Amino acid sequence: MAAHREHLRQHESSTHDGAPPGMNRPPLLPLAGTLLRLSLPLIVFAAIWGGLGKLEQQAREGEERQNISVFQRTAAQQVERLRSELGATRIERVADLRKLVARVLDSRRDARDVSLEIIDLGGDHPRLIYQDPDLRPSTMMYVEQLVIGQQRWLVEVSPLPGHYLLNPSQSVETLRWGGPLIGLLVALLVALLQSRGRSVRRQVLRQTSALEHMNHQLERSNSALQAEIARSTEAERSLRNTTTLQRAILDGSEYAIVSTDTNGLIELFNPAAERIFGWRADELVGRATPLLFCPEDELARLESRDGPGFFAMIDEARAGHAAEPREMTLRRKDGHEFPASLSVSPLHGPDGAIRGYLGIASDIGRQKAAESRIRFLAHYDALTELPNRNYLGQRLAEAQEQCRRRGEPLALLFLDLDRFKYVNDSLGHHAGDLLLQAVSRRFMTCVRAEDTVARTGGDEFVILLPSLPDRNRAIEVAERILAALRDPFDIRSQRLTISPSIGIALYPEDGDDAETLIKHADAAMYQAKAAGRNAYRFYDSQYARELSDRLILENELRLALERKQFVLHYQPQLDVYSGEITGIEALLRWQHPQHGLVPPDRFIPIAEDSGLIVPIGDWVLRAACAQAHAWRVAGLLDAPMAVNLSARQFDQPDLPEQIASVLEATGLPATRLELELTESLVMREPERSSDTLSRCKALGLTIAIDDFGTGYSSLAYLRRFPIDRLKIDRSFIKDIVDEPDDAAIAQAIIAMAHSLRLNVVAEGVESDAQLSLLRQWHCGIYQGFLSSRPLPGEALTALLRGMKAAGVAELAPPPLQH
Ligand SMILES: Nc1nc2c(ncn2[C@@H]2O[C@@H]3COP(=O)(O)O[C@H]4[C@@H](O)[C@H](n5cnc6c(=O)[nH]c(N)nc65)O[C@@H]4COP(=O)(O)O[C@H]3[C@H]2O)c(=O)[nH]1
Repeated sequence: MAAHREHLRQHESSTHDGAPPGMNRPPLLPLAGTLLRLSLPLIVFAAIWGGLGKLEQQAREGEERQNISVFQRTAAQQVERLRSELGATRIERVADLRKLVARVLDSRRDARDVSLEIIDLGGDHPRLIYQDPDLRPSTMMYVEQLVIGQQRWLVEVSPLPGHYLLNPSQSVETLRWGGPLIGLLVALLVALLQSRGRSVRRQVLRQTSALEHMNHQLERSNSALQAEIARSTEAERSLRNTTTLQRAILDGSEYAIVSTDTNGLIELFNPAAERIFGWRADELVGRATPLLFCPEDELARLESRDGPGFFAMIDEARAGHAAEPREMTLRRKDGHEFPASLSVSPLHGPDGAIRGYLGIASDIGRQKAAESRIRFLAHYDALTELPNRNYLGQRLAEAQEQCRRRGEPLALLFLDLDRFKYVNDSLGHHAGDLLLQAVSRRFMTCVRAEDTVARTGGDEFVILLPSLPDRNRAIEVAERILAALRDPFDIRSQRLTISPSIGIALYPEDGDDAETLIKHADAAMYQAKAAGRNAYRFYDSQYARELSDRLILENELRLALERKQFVLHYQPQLDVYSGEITGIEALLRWQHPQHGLVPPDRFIPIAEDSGLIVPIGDWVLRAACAQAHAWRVAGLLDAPMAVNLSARQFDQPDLPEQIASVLEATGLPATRLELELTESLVMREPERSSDTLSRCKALGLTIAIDDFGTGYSSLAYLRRFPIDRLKIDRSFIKDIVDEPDDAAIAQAIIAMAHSLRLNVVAEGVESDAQLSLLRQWHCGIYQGFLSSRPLPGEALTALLRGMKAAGVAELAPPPLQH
């Protein structure tokens, strides 16, 4: 309000003197303002005064003119009377004349209001004949010439004093005084009106400003009102939403939600509660909890377990606190009891007082089952339900402790099912699983109650035999297990036979901690496998060391390829007669940083077992083809390059495509590549081998059967494969000179090969005598230390260059004479 008054004051002051509020007014401005305000009344005053003055003037002049005219008429009448009375008179003497005139004039003197003067103009000098004593000079004068008795008189008539005076009439007087008066009055009126106008304007301004202010306030309260309306609409909407949400939560909740009044009488029972407890809401509303849902003995149990227990939770809720959910047994309508999680919290009314309780319950039967399953799985294998590696560890630790105390040994049997992978691969994992379950059951029949059979991996089992009287007991169990698996299993209407390899480690002699014992039993198991499977072996530290060396080698082998530690050596194959090089065999070497050049026999079996042979073999193929191509391009040698293939390589379905891409990449023609495959390799799966070999042949490759003779396969049978040559294993060649049997075999092989139109290569020829025999038997090609050891690429390149330079085609020794 004060602000409004200030605003008004400023507004008024700015309206009065034109100066904006807050500015200092110059000192002349109030004066100018006053003058400005007075100017209109002054102008009005002056205008009225001036107007009425003019009117008065005109009236005065009118009256004057009227007086003059009356005076002149009166003067003319006097002159006329003189003329009429004296006109005919002859006057001789001036004195007489004066008398006459005096008589005429004096006789009516009282009746006249003018005075006369008569001047005789007849003489040389004008002569005053007559003059009224009360003649007074006046501005009003009537003069006429009068001829009397032939004398020319000038009659001058003047008004008598007090007559024809210019006294304004009453109305003129009124005008004279009325002008300023009226002007003043009107000016006052104007000033009054002005002041009134100003006051009205001020009033209007004040009212306008007040109205504006009110308007402003109205607007403000209007927008506040709008906001309030919006807020309340929003609140209403949100309330609606909340209500809908609450309804949706209640209806959609998977938890049973039950609300009661303070006496425990049910007010709300949601659909999940109906589902969980089997009651309908309309059956329960108004009935009392908790005995409806909670068996009495359960309440008693909770009481005894938790002290005030369940009721403590209710008490907590009563005290206004939401209680932690508790696990308890609840009862359905049909009497069935189930584990549940229940929480009770207070419901507060608008005044903050507790108006009831809210119970939220869920059936945790599944959760409990899952928990116990998890607990089970933490210790047991899901498939066989045997203890798992974890639990075995615990049992082993306990057993060790017990044995230590009693001074008894214990045995740990590590079992692996031989070729279990084939069952999985050929019959599928489900069959594999069924077999594992069946095997587990049979294992269980072989042990005592205090023994533990655990499954520690895919087809790996560990049997713990605590408190052994002696190691014979371990042997007994191992043999029992071997015997138990001897009978076939019926799995999905298939008869399957499976055998175990068993490694045995004894405590304390083979290790006094669980890890070592398991490791040594595992090593012994490998020994059993190496001994032909379906066997048991006790831990042998010597063997284990070798095994460990092998494992180390395998690990190093994994890195050898990327560390570029492989090299190829090349051994020429020669024509037995001419000594010319007819082919080259690429032989792999491992340039080991510590062990030096490692021969393939030491690492290729490991590479094959671990699958590393596939990338290694690919490298060999590329390197050999590239070398052969380089010799061809250099004009040093144009003979086929023979490369050994292992079973894993040969089993790759896209082997022909891989070879084709290597040939394309290196530029070597297919006719200059020979694949060497062992007899046993192609005989594993004859059909598949035949197919793969045909596809390789189709590329233009040469196929050789390596180590022929070691696999005892029929040559006639072998001929069904698309092969080009046979390589007689060096073990047959070795003694052909001294052993007639070996010689006979070698000779027979060569003869048969010839009959089947196959080339024959004799391997491992070390002496001239051997070569001589081979020539006799018409074996076309030989390979061996006699002509050359396998040489590094650079060495053979140098050799070939030397031969080329010397112009010789044959490699030593010089051809023998027949
Ligand atoms: N005592 C004696 N030995 C001779 C004589 N001439 C050659 N040898 C040896 O006989 C083996 C011939 O190779 P293999 O039968 O294919 O037998 C090869 C082959 O089966 C395998 N191998 C070599 N390189 C590779 C390869 O790159 N891949 C695959 N998968 N296996 C390979 O390793 C085996 C052994 O190869 P190496 O140790 O190089 O042994 C070579 C060679 O050095 C001789 O006059 N006397």
